[in-house]
Amino acid sequence: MSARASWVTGADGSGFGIHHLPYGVFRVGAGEPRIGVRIADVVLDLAGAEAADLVLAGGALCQPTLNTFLALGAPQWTAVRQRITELLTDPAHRAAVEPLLVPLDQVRMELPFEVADYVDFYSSEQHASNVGQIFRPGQPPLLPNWKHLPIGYHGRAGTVVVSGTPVLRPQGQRPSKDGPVFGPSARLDIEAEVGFVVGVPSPLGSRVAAADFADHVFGVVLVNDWSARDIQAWEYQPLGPFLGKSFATSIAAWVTPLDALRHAYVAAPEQDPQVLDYLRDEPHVGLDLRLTVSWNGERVSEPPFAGMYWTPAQQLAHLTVNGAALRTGDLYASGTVSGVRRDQVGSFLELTWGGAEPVTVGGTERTFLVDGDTVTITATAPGPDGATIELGEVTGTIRPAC
Ligand SMILES: O=C(O)/C=C/C(=O)CC(=O)CC(=O)O
Ligand SMILES: [Ca+2]
Ligand SMILES: [Mg+2]
Repeated sequence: MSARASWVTGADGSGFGIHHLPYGVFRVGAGEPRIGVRIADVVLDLAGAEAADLVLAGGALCQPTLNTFLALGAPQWTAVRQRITELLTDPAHRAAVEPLLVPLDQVRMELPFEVADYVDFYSSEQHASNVGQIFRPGQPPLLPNWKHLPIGYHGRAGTVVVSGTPVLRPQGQRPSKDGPVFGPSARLDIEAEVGFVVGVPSPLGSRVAAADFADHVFGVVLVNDWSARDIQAWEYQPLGPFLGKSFATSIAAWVTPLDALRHAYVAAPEQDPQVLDYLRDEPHVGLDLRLTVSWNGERVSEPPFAGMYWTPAQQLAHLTVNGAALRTGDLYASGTVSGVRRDQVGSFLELTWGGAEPVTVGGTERTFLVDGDTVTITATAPGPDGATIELGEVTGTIRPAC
């Protein structure tokens, strides 16, 4: 039995119980954005709680984004979380806290933090091998560098949007047998990923060791790295993804603190060949996050994050090994999460093998996204005492190109 139970109705036994407490930014009506923490189907207004001195964070919770709070660092993140836990478990606080609870159906969620830099990795061996075979048939599925460093590219921070934001079908150049043509992408896809949110910055010219991961990274968000495969396939050589992925990247509205994922750590896959010293992480652990991908409400895949080849700590060490600075609000995504089976892949490129093997969704044969389609990614993680944590979902609906 868990030591603590919440007095909030519906919290115990829900994926958003007392052991989770993810942070987000919400508005009520035309009100200003406010920081809140989710429990069950309500949001605790943390701006209100800090204004009433129920929780102390030096004003960091009275800001329009999480960035000031993210910069405070791990001891403060833990202290605030402990205080919120106290407020939501001790019946003595109920009378003061209850008026600060806002039902979820009365709020509109905003982007939880101002995204500084956005990096996307490529850390699923299965995904990389699948894409290699589809994009580069006849060549080895993995490029020679893949097992020596976490491959990544810099994305476009300004086009990261919160879950629920409509996604406009991008236009661009795509190849045809008569040369490139311009128009709406005909191969619009998803990528189910897990994003890591940096809180504590690092100075230019310094490195962050894998061992210091939890001192810098505050938490995780689900990510959908929308990808226009036709634009991508034409533009990506030799410099990597550009306009095929920069038109929109959706993230969940709720940031799950690493503190809530203590029970989700699992041994990461063994690495062979051995990695260079700066990439060694001890313990070599990943997170047991179980993702689901739903296409118009129909579950089409269940990607397992535990099998990712490169860990988030290794990605962080690699990201800074050249002396690149971290900034508060940096977001780095894992790369598409794919497992070994076809019903575990994190993209429709793989699910339909480049569009050659359609799947049935809603009774019709489908390959890539059509206008009006909605894709929702969810995930669960083990919590304490057999409890399950549900990460905030990331969802988006495709709108026609304009
Ligand atoms: O191998 C390629 O050329 C392209 C790979 C991707 O599109 C994958 C990407 O964005 C990284 C990832 O999400 O794993
Ligand atoms: Ca990606
Ligand atoms: Mg993107």
